[in-house]
Amino acid sequence: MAKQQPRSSQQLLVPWIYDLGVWIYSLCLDIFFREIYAAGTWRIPKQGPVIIVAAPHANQFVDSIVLIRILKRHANRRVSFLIAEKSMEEPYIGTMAACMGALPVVRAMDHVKPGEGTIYLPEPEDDPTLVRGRGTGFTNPMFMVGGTIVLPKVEKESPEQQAIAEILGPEELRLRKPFKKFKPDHPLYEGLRTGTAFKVAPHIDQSQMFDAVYRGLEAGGCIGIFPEGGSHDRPSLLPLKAGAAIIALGTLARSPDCGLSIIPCGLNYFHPHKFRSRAVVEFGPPVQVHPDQIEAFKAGGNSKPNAVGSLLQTIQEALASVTQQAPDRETLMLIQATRRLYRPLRMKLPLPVVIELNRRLLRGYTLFKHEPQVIELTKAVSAYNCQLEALGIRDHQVEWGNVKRRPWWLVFLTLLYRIGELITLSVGTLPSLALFWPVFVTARVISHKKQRQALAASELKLEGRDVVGTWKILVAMGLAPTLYTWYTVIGTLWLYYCRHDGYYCSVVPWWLTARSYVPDVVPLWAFAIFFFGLMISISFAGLRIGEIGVDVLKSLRPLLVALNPSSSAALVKLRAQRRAVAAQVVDVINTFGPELFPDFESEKLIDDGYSEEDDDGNEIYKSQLKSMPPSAAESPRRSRSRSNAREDPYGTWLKPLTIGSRDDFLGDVNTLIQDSLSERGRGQMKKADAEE
Ligand SMILES: CCCCCCCCCCCCCCCC(=O)SCCNC(=O)CCNC(=O)[C@H](O)C(C)(C)COP(=O)(O)OP(=O)(O)OC[C@H]1O[C@@H](n2cnc3c(N)ncnc32)[C@H](O)[C@@H]1OP(=O)(O)O
Ligand SMILES: O=P(O)(O)OC[C@H](O)CO
Repeated sequence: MAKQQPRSSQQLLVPWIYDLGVWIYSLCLDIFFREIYAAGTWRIPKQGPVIIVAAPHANQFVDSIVLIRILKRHANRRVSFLIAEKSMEEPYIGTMAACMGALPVVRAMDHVKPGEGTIYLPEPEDDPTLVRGRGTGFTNPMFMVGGTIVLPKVEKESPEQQAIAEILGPEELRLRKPFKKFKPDHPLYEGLRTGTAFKVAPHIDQSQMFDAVYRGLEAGGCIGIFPEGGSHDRPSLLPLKAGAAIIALGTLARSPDCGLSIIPCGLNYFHPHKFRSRAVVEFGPPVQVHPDQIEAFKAGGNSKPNAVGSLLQTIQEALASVTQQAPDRETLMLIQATRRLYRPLRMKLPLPVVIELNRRLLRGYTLFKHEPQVIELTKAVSAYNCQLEALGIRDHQVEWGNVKRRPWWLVFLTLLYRIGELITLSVGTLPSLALFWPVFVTARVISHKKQRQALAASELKLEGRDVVGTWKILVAMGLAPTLYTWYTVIGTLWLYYCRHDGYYCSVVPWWLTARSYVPDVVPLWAFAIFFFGLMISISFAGLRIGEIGVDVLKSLRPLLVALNPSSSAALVKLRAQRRAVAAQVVDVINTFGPELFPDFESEKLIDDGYSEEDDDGNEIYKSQLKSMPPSAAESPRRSRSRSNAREDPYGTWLKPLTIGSRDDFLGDVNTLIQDSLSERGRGQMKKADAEE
C-alpha cells in the first residue's frame, strides 16, 4: 500500500461558503461565457443520493463551477466532487474545494516514476501478460501488485497503462491484462518485442475515500465525478477510471434501497479556453444498475472486476449519448464544417441542436468514412475550408459573395456604417481599457504560463488548453476587485486631501463633486461607495461594449474581401462552391442517414432551404420559416413542404433529439429556434457574422 488516503467527507461542506461560492462563480461564468445552455436538468433528482458522472473534463476547475451552478440553480443540490489531492495543495483552490465539500483522492498517476532498465514481452503471442525486464529490479518497493506499468507516450495517443497482477522476480512480472498496443502497425510494437523504456505508478489504497463517499451517498448526498480522472484537451474521452462504477456498486451493495441515481452529464464546449464562448451541458437518462451486477460486486473475487467493468461500459455508453467524441481534432473540425454546410447559410441553429448534429455526424462518419461517397465529400469539404482560409473568412460570411443581393454599393455603405460603429464602440471601451488593462494582460500571461507548466507535467494533455479558462477566471477574480479597491482608495483620498473651504475640492471636475452643491458634510464613505460602484460599472460596460466591438471587427473582413476587385470574384466563386458542397453533404446524409437512424426520412431543413433561392439570389430566410412550426413563422405564406413537415418542423434528423426527453426540452428547442428567428428578424446580421 503506497499511501493512506486523507480522511474527508461531505461534512466538511460549509453551506454558507458553498452558497456564497455559487453566487460568486455564477457571476464569473456569466462574464466568461456568452451562453451556457443546460439541457435535461429535469433529470437531476431533487433529493436522494445522486452521482453525477461528467465528461469530457476539458476545462479544469471551470467544469466543476459550471456544474455546481447548474445543480444549485436547477435542482437546488449541493455537490461534492472527487478532487485530485494534488489540486488540494493549490492555495486558493484547495481551501475553496475543502469548504465546498470536495473529497480528495490520491491519483496514482501523480506519483508515476520512470522505471530503471527496459521491458519487453518474451512470449507476446502465447503469454501476452508476461513481462520481462533488463536491469529492472521489479522486487523494489516501487513495484507493487495493483501498481501500474505505463508505456511511453506515442504521438498524440494517451499512454497505455496496465496493472501488475504478480511480481515473479527482479526481472519478471505478470500483468492483469495484455498491452493493447502490441499490434503490428503500432509504433510500440517493435519496442515491446525488443525492449522499451517504461514508467511505474504505485497502487493506492482508496478504501477510506470510498468509505467516505459511500457514507455521503447513504446520507442522501450528491457526488460529482469526472471519470476520466483528470482534465485534458483531447477531442475524445480518456479511458474511464473505475471509481464511478465502484462507488455506485459499493453504495448499492451497502444500501440496496437507497434510491441511488447515476446521471451522465456531457460538458460540450465550443472553445473552452476562450472568453465569451458557449457551452451546452447535457444531462442524460439515468444509468441503470442491474441487480446481478450488485450481487457480482458483493460476491467479490473475480466477479467483482466483471461487475465493475460491465457497469463502466454502461456509463461509457451513457456518456457517449451526451458528448461529442472525435478520434482527433482534424476529424472534429471536418465534422463541424460539414454541419455548418448542412444547415442553410443564414440560419442559426440553437446550441443543443448544433451539438446533436455534430454527434450524429460523428457517428455517421466513424461508420461510413471508408465509403467512396464519404471520401469524396471529405475532400470537397476540406477544399472548401482551404478556400475559406485563403480568403480569411468564415463559412457564414460567404453570403457577402452574393452580388445580386449585396451589390458593391450596399457592401460599401455597410462597411462605412460598421467602421463608424467600431470607432464609437472603441471610444466606449477606452475608460475600461485604461483602468483595467492589467487584468487582461496578467490573466493572459499567467494562464499561458500555467498552460506551459501543466503541459510539461502531464502525459495526457495535448496543448494544455484545459487549464487556460480556469486561470483566466482566477486571475480576474483576484485582480479586478483589487483594482476596484485601489482606484476607490485613490479617488477618496484625493477628495479628502483637496477638501477646501467647506466644499469638496475645486480641482475635481464639477460633475464628480458638484462643488457648489456638495459641501463636505457629505461623508467620504459615501464617495467611496460611489467610486467602487462606478469602477464595477465601467469594467462591466467595457466588457459588454468590447464584446460587441470585437463582433463588429470580425465582420469587416468579408466586406473588404467583397469590395476588393482581386478577391471579390473568388468570393463569388466560393459561394457557388459552397452550394455545390452543401448539396453533396445533403446527398451523403440522405444516403447514409437511413442506415444509421431507422426513422430517418429525406425531408429536412436543408432541401427546402436551398430550393427557396430565387433567380435574384434571395435565399434561405423565408424558406426557414417554412420549416418552423406555424406559430414560430412570422408569415408561413408558402408551404411547399409535405404535410408531415408541419408536424415535424425540425426535420427527422433533428427530431430524435427529443427521444426519451420531456416536452419541456422540446419546448426549449422551440423557443430557441423562435428566438433565433426573431433575432434574424431584427436584422442583427453582424452579430451572426462574428459568431462561431
Ligand atoms: C475557476 C474557478 C475555480 C474555482 C475553485 C474552487 C472549486 C471548488 C470545487 C472543487 C471541485 C474540484 C473538481 C476537481 C476534479 C478533479 O480533480 S478530477 C481528478 C480527480 N478525480 C478522479 O480521479 C475521479 C476519477 N477517478 C477514479 O474514478 C479512480 O478510479 C479513483 C477512484 C480515483 C481510483 O483511482 P486509482 O487508485 O488509480 O485506481 P484505479 O486504477 O481506478 O482502480 C481502482 C480499482 O478498480 C479496478 N479497475 C480498474 N479498472 C477497471 C475496469 N475497467 N474494470 C474493472 N475493474 C477495474 C482496479 O483493479 C482497482 O481495484 P483494486 O486493485 O483496488 O482492487
Ligand atoms: O491535474 P489535472 O489537470 O488533471 O487537474 C485535476 C484537477 O483536480 C481538476 O480536475
